[in-house]
Amino acid sequence: MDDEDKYLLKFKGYNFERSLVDIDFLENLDNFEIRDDDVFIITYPKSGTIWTQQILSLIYYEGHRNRTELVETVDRSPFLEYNLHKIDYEKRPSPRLFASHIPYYLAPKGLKNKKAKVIYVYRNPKDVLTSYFHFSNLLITLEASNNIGDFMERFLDGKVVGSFWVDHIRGWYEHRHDFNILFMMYEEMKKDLRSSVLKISSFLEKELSEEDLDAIVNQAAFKNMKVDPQANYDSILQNEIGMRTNKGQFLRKGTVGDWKHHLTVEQNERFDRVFQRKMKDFPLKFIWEIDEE
Ligand SMILES: Nc1ncnc2c1ncn2[C@@H]1O[C@H](COP(=O)(O)O)[C@@H](OP(=O)(O)O)[C@H]1O
Ligand SMILES: CCc1ccc(OS(=O)(=O)O)cc1
Repeated sequence: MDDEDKYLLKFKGYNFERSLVDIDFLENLDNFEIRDDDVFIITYPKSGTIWTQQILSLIYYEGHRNRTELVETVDRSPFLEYNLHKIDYEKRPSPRLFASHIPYYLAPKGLKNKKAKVIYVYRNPKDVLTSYFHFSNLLITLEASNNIGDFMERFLDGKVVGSFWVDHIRGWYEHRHDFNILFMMYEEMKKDLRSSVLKISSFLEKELSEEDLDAIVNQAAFKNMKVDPQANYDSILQNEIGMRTNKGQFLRKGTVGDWKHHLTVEQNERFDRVFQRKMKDFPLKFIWEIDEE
C-alpha cells in the first residue's frame, strides 16, 4: 500500500479521508433522503467550513447559547460523510444542518429539487493550500509533508482529500443552476462578518433581531471561536481522530494572505501558472490579501 492509499479513499474519482468515511454510506449517497428544510454547507477543505457551521448553528438554534455551549460541532451540524457519532440522520429533527466536502456530482439527487439549501463557501486557494499544509501535519489521518513545496505538488495534483481544488469549485459553480445555492467568499466574511451573517440569514429566510445579530457576530468572530473547544473540535481531534502534535489547533490564524509568509517566489509563480491556465475563464474573483487592522 503506498502512502496515498493509506490516507485517501477514492470513490467515483473523488478523494475522501479514508479513516473517517463510510463506504456503504457513499454507495447510497445518491438516494440519501433530502428534506425541503435541510441546509448543506459545502466546501473544499480549509475554506471556512467550521466558521459557517458555527454561524448556522447560531442562527438556527443558539444565538444566545444557554447550556448548549458543550455541544460538539459534529452534533450541531454533522459532517455528512464523516458520521463520527453514528447519528441516525433520518431520526434527526428538522431543520437538519450538514457540512460536507462532496463534489457536485456526488450530491444526493434530492438536493437538486431546489428546495433544500446549499451554502458553498470558497476561499483563495493559496490560503487554502497554506491552511491545508498545516492541518495535514496536525492530524494523523492525513498525509504529512516535510515542507509546503511538497504539499503544493500534491495539492496541485489533486492527491489530497477533496481532490483538485479547481474541479471542486468549478463543478459546483458551473452546476449552480441545479441547486438552491448561495456562494459565500471567506475573504468577504472576514471583511464584513455582520453583512455576511445577514446575507446568510436572508438566504435561509431567518429573520434576526439586532440582539441576535450582535450575539452571532460576536460568537463567530475568530478571537472567540479560537478559544471555544467545540469550535476547535478539541476533544474530537484529541480523543477520536488523533493528532501528531498538541502544538496546533483547528483554528490556526484565520487571516487572509498568510500564503505570503509561506510560499517562495518560485512556488508562488508556479502556483500562478497553474491557476491562470485552469481558471482563466472562471467568473468568480478572488481576494488574495487584505490589509489587517
Ligand atoms: N471565525 C473565523 N474567522 C476566520 N477564519 C476562521 C474562523 N473559523 C475558522 N477559520 C479558519 O478556517 C480554516 C479552517 O477551514 P475549515 O473549517 O474549512 O477546515 C482555518 O484557517 P487557517 O488555517 O488559515 O487559520 C481556520 O482558522
Ligand atoms: C469532523 C471533523 C473533521 C475531521 C477532518 C477534517 O478534515 S478535512 O477537512 O476533510 O480535511 C475536517 C473535519
